[in-house]
Amino acid sequence: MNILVINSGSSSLKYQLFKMPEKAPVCSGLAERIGIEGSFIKHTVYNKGEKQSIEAPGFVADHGEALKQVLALLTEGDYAVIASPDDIAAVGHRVVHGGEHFSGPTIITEEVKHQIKKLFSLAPLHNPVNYKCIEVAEQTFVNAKQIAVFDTAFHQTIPEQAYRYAIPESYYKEDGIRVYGFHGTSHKYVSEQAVNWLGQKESKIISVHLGNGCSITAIKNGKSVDTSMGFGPLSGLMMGTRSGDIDPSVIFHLMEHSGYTLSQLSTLVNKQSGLLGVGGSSDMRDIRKMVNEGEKAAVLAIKLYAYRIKKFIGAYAAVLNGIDAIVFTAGVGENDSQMREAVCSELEYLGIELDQELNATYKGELKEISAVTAKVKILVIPTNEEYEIAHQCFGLAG
Ligand SMILES: Nc1ncnc2c1ncn2[C@@H]1O[C@H](COP(=O)(O)OP(=O)(O)O)[C@@H](O)[C@H]1O
Ligand SMILES: CC(=O)OP(=O)(O)O
Ligand SMILES: [Mg+2]
Repeated sequence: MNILVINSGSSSLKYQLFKMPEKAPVCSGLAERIGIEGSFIKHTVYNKGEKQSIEAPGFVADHGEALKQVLALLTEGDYAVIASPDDIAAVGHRVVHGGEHFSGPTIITEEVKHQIKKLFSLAPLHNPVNYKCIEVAEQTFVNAKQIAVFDTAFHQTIPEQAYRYAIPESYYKEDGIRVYGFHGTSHKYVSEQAVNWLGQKESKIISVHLGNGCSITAIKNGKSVDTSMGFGPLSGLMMGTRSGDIDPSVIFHLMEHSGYTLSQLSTLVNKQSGLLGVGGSSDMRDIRKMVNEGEKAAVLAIKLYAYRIKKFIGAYAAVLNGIDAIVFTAGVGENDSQMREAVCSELEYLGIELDQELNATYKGELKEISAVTAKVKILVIPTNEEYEIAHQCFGLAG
């Protein structure tokens, strides 16, 4: 049976086709830098242990267009992997916001789509795109089951003291205003690998997901107990275009004194802030180039970004009463050794110490990069949300 997984993030669309139950990848790929200059699609086909890739440059304006191009790559030309759309038994969709409705993989019905739509305003960079991908997949793979796996699901174990905001209870009871948390599929996947790697019965793990969206999660004995994103995927760490934590007084001030509308404010904190707002690009690779060229704004952006992560590590060390392992993952976490170094510097008090050489030369698979003298293991673990989604969908796909 073939399961196609579609993972649309805020700046990218990733996909993988798995042969199940073997969990063998048939092909994978990604469209990156969607909507900004330099976008491209990379498509890789796996054949008996061999990998063949093609890169198709060209402006990819939005996720709908990206998915249409991906579907053409799957079915047409030299790198096609299926003869007909009917060769796909199920399509697993990453859906970012599931609210309180969903705690596991869910067959997509009209009612489920309605719920996803109701959450558009809470995850404006994600749920509309996830919805669009569901519609394109429904039209293309008419006989396949469409299944949603929600970013929020893994965080359903967060205790009340961490998921409630300090506002009157009626806002929670009547309007569902609480912390939901995101990137759950990624935090689950990497923390399970870390638990296996540690090989101990009890574990205290901090998982640091640094992609275009960024979040950090405290995980005790395999369960999420706190996370930096909240009601929507906007709070906590500084991100590609999102501000992360900001005092709500700033919002009131801009409304009252500068006449900002709701939509202008949403655009400001969702699309014009973070690395883009402070440093001039949402993409960490661009920021690194600018730093090398001596651009002060880019240097500041990196400092703010690392500082926030460090603060949360301190907070979660307290929440967990100790740390066995810190895991770095996603685009920046896996690829930017300087960021890992900046985050881990001057944390010896907590037993956090990097091996500079292992950190600088890291590439590829799960690896420990902490110094031999460190109390806390520092791991880099490539996330694989697609694999986790396929695994979760399999039970419903038959
Ligand atoms: N080699 C690299 N060095 C630094 N940053 C990188 C590198 N490769 C990717 N990134 C960064 O990773 C981020 C995208 O991460 P990703 O997990 O793919 O995002 P998302 O899934 O949220 O769209 C971008 O900021 C990109 O610049
Ligand atoms: C929830 C979220 O921010 O996702 P991404 O990092 O893929 O944009
Ligand atoms: Mg992502």
